[in-house]
Amino acid sequence: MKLEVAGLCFAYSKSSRQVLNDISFSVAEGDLLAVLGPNGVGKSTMFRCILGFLRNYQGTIRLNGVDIKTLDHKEIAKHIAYIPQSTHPVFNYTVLDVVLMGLTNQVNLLAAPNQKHVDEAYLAMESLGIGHLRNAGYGEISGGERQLALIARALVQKAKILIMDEPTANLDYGNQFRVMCRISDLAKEGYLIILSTHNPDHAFLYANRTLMIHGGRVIADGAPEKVLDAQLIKNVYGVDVHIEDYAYGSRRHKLCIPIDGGVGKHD
Ligand SMILES: Nc1ncnc2c1ncn2[C@@H]1O[C@H](COP(=O)(O)OP(=O)(O)OP(=O)(O)O)[C@@H](O)[C@H]1O
Repeated sequence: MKLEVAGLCFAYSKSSRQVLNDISFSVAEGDLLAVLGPNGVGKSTMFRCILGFLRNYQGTIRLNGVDIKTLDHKEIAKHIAYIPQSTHPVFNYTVLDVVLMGLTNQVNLLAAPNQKHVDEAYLAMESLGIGHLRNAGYGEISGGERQLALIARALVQKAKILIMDEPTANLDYGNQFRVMCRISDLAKEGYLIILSTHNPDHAFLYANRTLMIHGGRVIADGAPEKVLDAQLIKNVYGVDVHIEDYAYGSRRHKLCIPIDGGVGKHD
């Protein structure tokens, strides 16, 4: 499984500014790519291009060597699943109902799902530790549990590329940790994961690749510990940080610590 983005440029209209400006990167099976960049730099826009929602871009996006523009939405959905930010639902479906919606590109859900489908959905929920919530109302579970339900929905879709828009947005500290650990496990199982986050530590702790987008361009691409440094964080976010080496047992990684509150002193 390989996804290659080359020279991607996009503007929402002819008269509006170029949101994406020559974005190039490629990722493969087992990669967990953390896409960083300030609000409004175009992370979600880039995801919409990759997912085939936006097609009037320049450049190419190749899925296993095939230009994604030649694939219809159903074909893309066989390979790529999108996990949006979890929002509070309007209708109170059960968690199982929501997870079963991931099957829409494989079966006609206007017919009742059969036992095989229900078992598949249940297995996906179990693998994410939310099997016990199958009959709970989707509107009555926590934000972290809802995010895991959306990931379970993507797993039953059987796509091997998972694109996640800020999977930890609005989650408390514990749920951020639980959700990111599950995502990291999925990458170890061979899924190709691309997620956006506003926290550089998510890149340090869980990702093997990071992409920093700023001004519509990729300004850093590589292993987080190699490409994310204090000067880059300062340039992009205007925050003074110290990048600390951290060791706990056999674990070694870096962490981003704001200096003196991080802002104000040097601006
Ligand atoms: N449907 C749209 N029509 C016109 N402009 C849009 C549309 N969606 C997004 N934009 C603009 O495109 C730019 C990039 O937005 P996008 O949502 O991709 O950024 P982002 O990096 O995901 O931001 P955030 O981190 O805040 O979620 C912004 O200036 C935004 O206002």
